[in-house]
Amino acid sequence: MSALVISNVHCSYNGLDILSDMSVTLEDNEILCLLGSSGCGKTTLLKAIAGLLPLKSGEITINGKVVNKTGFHLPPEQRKIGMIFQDYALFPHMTVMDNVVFGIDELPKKEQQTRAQQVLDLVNLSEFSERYPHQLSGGQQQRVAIARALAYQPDLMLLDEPFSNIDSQVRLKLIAEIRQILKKAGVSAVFVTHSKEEAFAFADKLAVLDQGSIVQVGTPDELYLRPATRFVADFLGGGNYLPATVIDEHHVNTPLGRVCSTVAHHKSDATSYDIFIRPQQISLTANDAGAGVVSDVQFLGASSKVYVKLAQQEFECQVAQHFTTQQVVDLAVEPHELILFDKQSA
Ligand SMILES: Nc1ncnc2c1ncn2[C@@H]1O[C@H](COP(=O)(O)OP(=O)(O)OP(=O)(O)O)[C@@H](O)[C@H]1O
Repeated sequence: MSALVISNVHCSYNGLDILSDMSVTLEDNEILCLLGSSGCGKTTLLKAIAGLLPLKSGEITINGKVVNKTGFHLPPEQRKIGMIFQDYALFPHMTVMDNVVFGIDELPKKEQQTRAQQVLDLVNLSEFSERYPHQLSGGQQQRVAIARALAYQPDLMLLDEPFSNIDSQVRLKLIAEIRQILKKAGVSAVFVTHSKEEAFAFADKLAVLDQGSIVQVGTPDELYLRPATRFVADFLGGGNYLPATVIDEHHVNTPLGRVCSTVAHHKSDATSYDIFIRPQQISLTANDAGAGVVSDVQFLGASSKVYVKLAQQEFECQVAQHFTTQQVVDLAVEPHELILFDKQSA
């Protein structure tokens, strides 16, 4: 059974349409990330799933149970949803244990304690059960919030920018930890972020949103390797666009020469497209007789961003070797699965 089915959902605020015709399905035990820039409607969709916002039309099903359809709206407290916010939302005057027990206080006392102990073990915080939130780091507080939500045994967990208050040094470690916790607990989750790095690290499935619509849904690598639109390609990494004319199923001609595809691209011969090339797919070789000139270098540690001027265009390249500005270089494109878009109409 699917953990969540969103079908043709429309939402509006004060008569103004915010979400239009959104559809996405989340399987059991899967983590879905809603990814998009500020104001695209991520939080609005999360609120609609939680039941905090009525739908204009469409249907939402959680764990096989319809929670929204025409003329029906199940209240938030009956949806068996756990919510995690970026500010943790812990009660400052309560210990970790009391915070966790808070959501399950209708259970018999003994069961409350057993369940709280289990979830605190799961998030590795048993030894901190008597501490207060201010005596914990941001990452530990977020793990308490996760424990509190899990104690309630939700059918679905919703996480709204859960890592944005966490120091970037420890963020990726916490993301990996929380992903493991959710997987161990067997809980399906939807999480919202505007960061592609967080989305790649946390999600099984990504839905990229733009101006209230879902533009593409798929696994992180599917979307990265095969973006359906320029918007998705740019949002997931950015790169260089250049004209390309198809030679055959595996080759195109570009201003950087012939580029080889590792898989058949199924585009028509002799037709012109725009090829999208990521910075790490271009290799550079120092060559005094080369066609490109390095215009800028950004040192990134393990690699460098190197900007190269060739003809009228500046190319962004990411390479392991060191180059200096004004150096003359040759550019070549490594064989890869090509990304070709129809030419944009002027
Ligand atoms: N209560 C509200 N009343 C009217 N408009 C709203 C309300 N809440 C949000 N909006 C509008 O709805 C749109 C989507 O907002 P939403 O909060 O869903 O975006 P978001 O993708 O989560 O952005 P962010 O990453 O900045 O949190 C925005 O244009 C916003 O201004």
